[in-house]
Amino acid sequence: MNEIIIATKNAGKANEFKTFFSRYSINAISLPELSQEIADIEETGTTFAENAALKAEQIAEWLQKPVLADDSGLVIDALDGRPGIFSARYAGEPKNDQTNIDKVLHELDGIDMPDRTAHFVCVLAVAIPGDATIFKTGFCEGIINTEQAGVNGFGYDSVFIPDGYTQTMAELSSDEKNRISHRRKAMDQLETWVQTYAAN
Ligand SMILES: O=c1[nH]c(=O)c2ncn([C@@H]3O[C@H](COP(=O)(O)OP(=O)(O)OP(=O)(O)O)[C@@H](O)[C@H]3O)c2[nH]1
Ligand SMILES: [Mg+2]
Repeated sequence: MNEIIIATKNAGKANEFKTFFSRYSINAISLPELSQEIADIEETGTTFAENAALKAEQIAEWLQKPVLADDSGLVIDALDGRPGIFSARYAGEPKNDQTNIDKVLHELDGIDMPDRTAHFVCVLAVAIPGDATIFKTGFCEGIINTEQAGVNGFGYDSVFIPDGYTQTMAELSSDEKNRISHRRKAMDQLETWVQTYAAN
């Protein structure tokens, strides 16, 4: 079976990529599954694209193989776009989904539902040794609930209600999330490249 390395240590992301790539019969392998230890890449960029490129290009260079990286996050309008590129570590180190959610809910305290609009962003970078890096972007629009609900997914899923739904992302099945998510939208943009990769 064809393989692709996913430059992530986030198990939630890795599981979603495994599902996406399985329909092309490609085995998506995340960093903790590799036999060699891969050091953390410092995400020093100022945009999702810069951080995705840092992760993909550094690891493609080390492994001399095509590598896909995902840099993603939650952009909340009432918070001037925060947590944005700092979503994973919004409440500080070590990164923790629950303390991040607590901080966001606290900052949105007193803000009514119509003004709690937000979107997830996913930028994918595919780095191929010797080639130009490819970038694809996906979005998922929604609103930040006043309380947590649901146990599926990861990150901020338990407070994010996608447009057109009454439940949070964490109350949806993984199949449903994978139909509408920012990550899915970015993967759709990558379809032509993935088909070519799968055929080789
Ligand atoms: O509720 C969510 N549903 C999602 O679908 C989602 N996608 C991203 N996020 C948030 O954004 C951070 C990414 O930061 P990030 O791209 O640096 O990834 P990360 O540090 O978790 O792992 P890595 O891929 O860098 O190893 C994550 O930790 C989450 O807080 C999500 N939250
Ligand atoms: Mg990260």
